[in-house]
Amino acid sequence: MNVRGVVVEVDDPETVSTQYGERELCEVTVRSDRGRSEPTTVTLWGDWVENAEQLEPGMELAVYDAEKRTYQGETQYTTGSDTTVVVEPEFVVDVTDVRAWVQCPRMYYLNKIDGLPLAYPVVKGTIVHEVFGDLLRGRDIDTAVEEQVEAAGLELGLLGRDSDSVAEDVRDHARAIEGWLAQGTLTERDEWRSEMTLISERYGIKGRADAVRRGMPVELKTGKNTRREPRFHDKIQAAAYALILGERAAEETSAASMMGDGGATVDTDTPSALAAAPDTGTLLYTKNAAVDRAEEGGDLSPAKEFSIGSGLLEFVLRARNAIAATEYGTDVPTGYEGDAKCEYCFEQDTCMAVSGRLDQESKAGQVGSPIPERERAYFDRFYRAIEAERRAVHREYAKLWRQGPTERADDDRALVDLQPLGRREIDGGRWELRAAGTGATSKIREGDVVLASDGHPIRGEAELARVERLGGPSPDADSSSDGSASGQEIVVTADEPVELRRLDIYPSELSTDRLLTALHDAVLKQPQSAKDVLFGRRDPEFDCPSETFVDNNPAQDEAVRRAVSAEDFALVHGPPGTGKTYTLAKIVRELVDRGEHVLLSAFTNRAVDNAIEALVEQGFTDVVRVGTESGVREDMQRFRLEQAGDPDELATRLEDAPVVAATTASCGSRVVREQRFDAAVVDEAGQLTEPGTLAATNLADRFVLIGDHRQLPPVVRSEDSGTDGKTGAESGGHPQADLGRSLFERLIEAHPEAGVLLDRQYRMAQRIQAFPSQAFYDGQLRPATGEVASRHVGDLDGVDPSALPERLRGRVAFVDPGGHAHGNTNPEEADAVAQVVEEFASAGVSRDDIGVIAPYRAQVAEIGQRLDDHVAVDTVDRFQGSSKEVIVVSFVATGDLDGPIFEDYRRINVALSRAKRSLVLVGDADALSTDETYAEMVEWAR
Ligand SMILES: Nc1ncnc2c1ncn2[C@@H]1O[C@H](COP(=O)(O)OP(=O)(O)OP(=O)(O)O)[C@@H](O)[C@H]1O
Repeated sequence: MNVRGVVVEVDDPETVSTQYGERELCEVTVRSDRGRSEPTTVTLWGDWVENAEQLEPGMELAVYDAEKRTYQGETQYTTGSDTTVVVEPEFVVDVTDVRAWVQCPRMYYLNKIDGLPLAYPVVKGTIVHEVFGDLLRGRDIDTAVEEQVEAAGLELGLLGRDSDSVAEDVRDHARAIEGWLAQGTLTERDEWRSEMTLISERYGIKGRADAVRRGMPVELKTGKNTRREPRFHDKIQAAAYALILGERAAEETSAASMMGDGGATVDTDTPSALAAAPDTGTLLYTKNAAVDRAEEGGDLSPAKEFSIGSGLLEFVLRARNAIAATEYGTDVPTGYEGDAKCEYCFEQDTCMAVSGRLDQESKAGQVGSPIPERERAYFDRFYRAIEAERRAVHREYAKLWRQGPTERADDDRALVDLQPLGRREIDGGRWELRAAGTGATSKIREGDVVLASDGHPIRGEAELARVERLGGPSPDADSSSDGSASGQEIVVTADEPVELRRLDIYPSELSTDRLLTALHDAVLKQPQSAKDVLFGRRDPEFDCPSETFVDNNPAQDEAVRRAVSAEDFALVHGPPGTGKTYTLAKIVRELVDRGEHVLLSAFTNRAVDNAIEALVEQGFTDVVRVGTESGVREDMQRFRLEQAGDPDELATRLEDAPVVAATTASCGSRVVREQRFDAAVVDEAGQLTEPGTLAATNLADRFVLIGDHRQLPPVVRSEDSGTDGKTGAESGGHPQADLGRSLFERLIEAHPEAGVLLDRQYRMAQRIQAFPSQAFYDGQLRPATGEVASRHVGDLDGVDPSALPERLRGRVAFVDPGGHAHGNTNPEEADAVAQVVEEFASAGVSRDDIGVIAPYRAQVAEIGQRLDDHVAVDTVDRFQGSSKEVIVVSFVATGDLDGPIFEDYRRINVALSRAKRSLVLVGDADALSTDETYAEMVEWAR
C-alpha cells in the first residue's frame, strides 16, 4: 500500500516497548489527494523517525509499501520492513548532493554557493571520466586520452598545463580502467551502459551514473584509496544509483507479470523496489594504479566492490529526505545535522570564513567579522529567491512523469510520436539517432541537450542527447520514401543507441547554480569599494572628459562620455530603436582605445552577436567570443574561441583579447569566471535578474549597463504556473520582485544621475512612436531624422500603397474582427490577421518584412497555420530586440482582459514598438477599452 499526501500534523516522537525491545515511533497525519481527502495517520518507526522530525505541515510525504491495519474501526498505516519514506517527492535531489550531504550538510551548502573552481584536479577528473566512457565504448586508450586532453585545451591552458604532461597523468588513470576492463569477466558489451541518466519518480532523486554493469552501478573516482573498502560517501553515491535502478527493475518485473496475467492487477510476487535494487556496487579508484608500490602499502587494486543492503539504501533515502526537508524551508545547514568531524575536513577554513562573514551558525565555528547587516540581508533574500527558482526547475522534472505525452507536447516541452528512421555509430562510440517528426514545434532548439527516449523519458529507455538538427530536408534518400519524414527529420547524438520516439526538454539547474555563485562572489569576494555603490553607501563617481564621441546624437554622445568616465558604473537607458547597440559598440571601442580589457556581455546569445556585428560595422574586430558552437551565429563563428586545442594558444587568445564577448550565463562558467576585466559592458540589462547581472559585473572594476526597464523584465520561473500554455506569465509585476526587478532598474531609480536616456529613435514613423512615447517614456522619444518620422510602406521598393484597402493605408490601423476566444486562441481573429498579412503582401510588401505578434503560443500556432514560413509569427518575448517594416498584433482576448500581455504594459510596449512603417492592431476594441491605458491605445490606433 502506498500513502501519499500533504502533512497536516506531526506528533512528538515517543519510545515504546515492543517485542524487539525499545523502539521509537512518530505519528504523522496526512491528507492524500494533494490535501483534499480525509486525514490519514501513518506511524513512522525506527530510523524513519529522524525524517518525521524534519517534517512540517504543508510538506508532501510519500510512504511506499506501508502496512495497513485497522485500529478501533479506523484504517491506519505504519512502516514495515519493505517500506520507504520520501519527503517532498517532487523535489528531485541530485545524487552528488546526497553524497556531499553525507560528508557534511554544511559542505553541501558551501558547494552550492561557491561553485566548482577552475582547478586542475577538477579538470583532470572530467577528462578521466570522458576517457572512461570512451574505453567502455571500445575506444583505443591512446586515442581516447589524446582527444580528451585536447578537448580540455582551454581550461588546461588557463591552468598553465601542457598537453603532454596532462596526457601522461591521465594515462596512469586510464590504465587502471583498462586493466579492470581487461579482467576476464567483462566481455559482453551489451551488459554495459556508460553514463546512464537516471531519474527517480518514486524517490525524487536524479543523477548520472558513470556506468552500469549487469544492472549494477560503477562509480569512477580519480583519487586513491588504499583501504579494502570504498569510502563511505562514495558508497552512498553508488547506492543512490542502485536505489533508482531497483525502482526501474521492479517496474519492469511488474510490467512483465501484469502482461503474463492477462492484465489483471498483481501485487503478490512483484518485488518491492527496494528488494529489486542491485546488491553490489563498484568503486574504481583510478589513482591507485599510479601509486608507487614501493612507497605505499595497503590495498592498491583500483576496483573495490561492496554489497548494498536495504539498510544502506534506506540511509541514502533518509539523507535525501533531509535535503528535501531543509530546502523546503530554504534553511541553511549548520553541519550539526551530520556527524562529520570538522578537524579532518579540507573545507574547514572556507567553512569557518563563510560562516564568520555571513554570521551563520556552523559546527566548524566562525572566523573573521561579519559583513554589514544590510549585505547579509541582501544575500539572504536573493538566496531564497534563487532557491525558489530551483524549486520551479524541480517542478519541471516532476512534469516529466506528471504530464502525459499530449499534454507535454501541447505545453511545448516535448516532441512526441517521432518515427525512428535509423541510427549509426559515430566517432568515439557515440550514436547518431534519426527520426521523422510530426511537424509539431516546441521549445526544443538545435544545440539543446534533451532527453531522448523510446516513448517515456522516465519509465522507458532514455538518454541525454544533443539536438543536431530539427526539421529540414533529409539528406538520406531512403527516409524520403517514408511520407511522414518529409521536411521534418530530427537528428540527435547520444552515448547510447536509444530508439528515438520522443524528445523532452531536460530541465537544468545550471542557471540557478550560476546565479548563486554570482551572488556569493558579489557579496563575499568583491572589494569593499565595489560593494559601497551597490549597497548605496556611496554615490557613483564620474570624471567626464569634454571630448565629443558621437556628433549627430547628443544623448548617445553623453552616454559614451558617462560610460568611459565612470569610476563605478554608468547606465544607458535605450528605448526601442534608439541605437543601444550602436552606442554600445562606440563605448566598447572608446574603452579599448584607452587600453582597457573589456568584457562584453548580454542576456542572450543573439544580443552578444549583434553587439559584435555593430563593432565589426565600426571597423573593430579584435574580439574573442566565448560560447558553444550552436549558440553562436554562423557569421560570428570566426570570433569564437574553441574549447579544444593547444592549451597555451587558447589561453593566450583569451587572456590577450582586448574584448571578450559572452552571455551573462557563460560569465559564470569555470573559464570566464576566472578572468578579470577593467570594464564590463552589459546589454539587455533590463532583462537580467540582479544576480544574473552580477555574474558579469563581478568580473570587472567598473561596469556599464545598457537596457530598458520599460520593455521585457527578467524571466522568473517561480512565478510561472507553466501549465496553462500561456507565455509571459513568468514575470507580470508580481510581488516577489527580487528577481523580477533588474539591477539596471534598481540602480537607475536610485541614481538617475548615473543614467542617460537615448531619446532619438531610428525605427518608427512618428505616427507609430506617438503612443509608446507618451505612455511609456513620458513623451520624451522622438524620431532621429525626418526620414524616420515620415516612413511609410509606400516608400518600399515594389509597394503600391493604392493596392492596399483603405483601412490599411495609414501608418497605424485597428481591426476589430470580433470572434470568440477558445482558450488562448481566437480563430476568427487569426483569419483576420492572415487576411491583413495577405493584403500587405498583395500590395507588394515582402513577406519577410512582415511580423505577427500574439500573446499566446496557441494563437501563434493558430496564425502560423494560415501563413507561409516567410512571415515571422511569434510571441512578444521572441520579438524583443528585433523590428519589421510591418507588424500585426493579435490580442486574442474577448469580453474581458484576463491575459498576461494585458497585465504587463512592458510587453505591450515591446509589441507596439517593433514596426517601422505600418502597425496593425487586431482585437476586440470593447474588451480592450475596459482598461484605461488600452482604451487610449485603441483611441490612438483608430
Ligand atoms: N548616431 C547614429 N547615427 C546614425 N545611425 C544610427 C545612430 N545610432 C543608431 N543608428 C542606427 O539606428 C538603427 C537602430 O540602432 P540599434 O540597432 O543600435 O538600436 P537598438 O536600440 O539597439 O534597437 P533595439 O531596440 O531593437 O534593441 C541602426 O540601423 C543604427 O545603425
